[in-house]
Amino acid sequence: MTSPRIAILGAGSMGGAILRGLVGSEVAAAGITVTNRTAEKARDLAELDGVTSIALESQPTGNADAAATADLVLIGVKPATVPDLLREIAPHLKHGTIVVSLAAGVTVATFESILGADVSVVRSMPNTPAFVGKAVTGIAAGTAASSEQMSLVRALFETCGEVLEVPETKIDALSTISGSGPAYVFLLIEELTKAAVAKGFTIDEARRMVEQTFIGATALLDASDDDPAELRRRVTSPNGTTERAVAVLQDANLDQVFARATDAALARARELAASS
Ligand SMILES: NC(=O)C1=CN([C@@H]2O[C@H](COP(=O)(O)OP(=O)(O)OC[C@H]3O[C@@H](n4cnc5c(N)ncnc54)[C@H](OP(=O)(O)O)[C@@H]3O)[C@@H](O)[C@H]2O)C=CC1
Ligand SMILES: O=C(O)[C@@H]1CCC=N1
Repeated sequence: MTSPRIAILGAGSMGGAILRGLVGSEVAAAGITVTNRTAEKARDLAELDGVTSIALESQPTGNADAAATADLVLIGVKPATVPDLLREIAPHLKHGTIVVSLAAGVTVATFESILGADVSVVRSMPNTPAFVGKAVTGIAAGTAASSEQMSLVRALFETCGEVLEVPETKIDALSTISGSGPAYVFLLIEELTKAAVAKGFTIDEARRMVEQTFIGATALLDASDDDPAELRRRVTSPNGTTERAVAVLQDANLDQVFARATDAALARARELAASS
């Protein structure tokens, strides 16, 4: 199957970002139906090419309607509401439809216990740079997902960036790195911007300096064969100014801070799993 009919049930920050990658791609040539609760959100997505956008407030059966005709259904609602949505669509799924989770924490076992073990389930963990085709997405096969179905799911997420296939046991850990990772980067940008403002720059100047530095540094990394440590070394003149700043950052035990932060995210994923 090269062009499945795709449904994204819950196309908010994450589902909407994936939608932007999918629009116009070969994988989505048979069309995409998206659902959201509000008409306001549905209206914006309706303008995208090849997209049928349903607002549940005006079409309450929208999830079941979209699921009934889809070959591939992405579940893009918040983790706590995933079980209810699965119960809503389960009676309507066609034989052979693939159900792909975007949800943090919710396990394949939860999906299969509601949908039935014969339904092909794939757990994924994308990130919001999908919006600009620069995501990295982890995918993990459920019990019934065939290698052909995994190839299709891989092709779908490759419209949004890179894909890593991992066992389900690693998806929560992957989520703490790349799923949440864009938030860590934006936090660093926010904090460096505050430091620039404190040094007397206007907010506009500070934002230009900091944002272009992150964009430039990551573009350099992208274009380079060298690793980040080597690229850092080229900025850090021996006995120069950067060396002093980096020493302060390293004194803050960033390695431990990141270990603690990602451990906290992992613990939350386990809480979400236990409550779904
Ligand atoms: N944001 C991220 O960076 C990432 C998120 N995820 C996962 O993606 C999922 C969605 O998160 P996120 O996109 O951030 O959340 P959002 O709140 O931005 O998106 C959820 C969307 O679901 C819609 N919705 C709510 N209830 C229903 C329903 N019953 N049927 C159909 N649509 C519904 C909402 O519509 P409306 O606004 O109109 O109510 C909203 O647009 C979560 O499970 C999260 O774990 C995974 C990786 C990264
Ligand atoms: O914060 C969350 O729960 C989701 C999963 C990874 C990124 N956002």
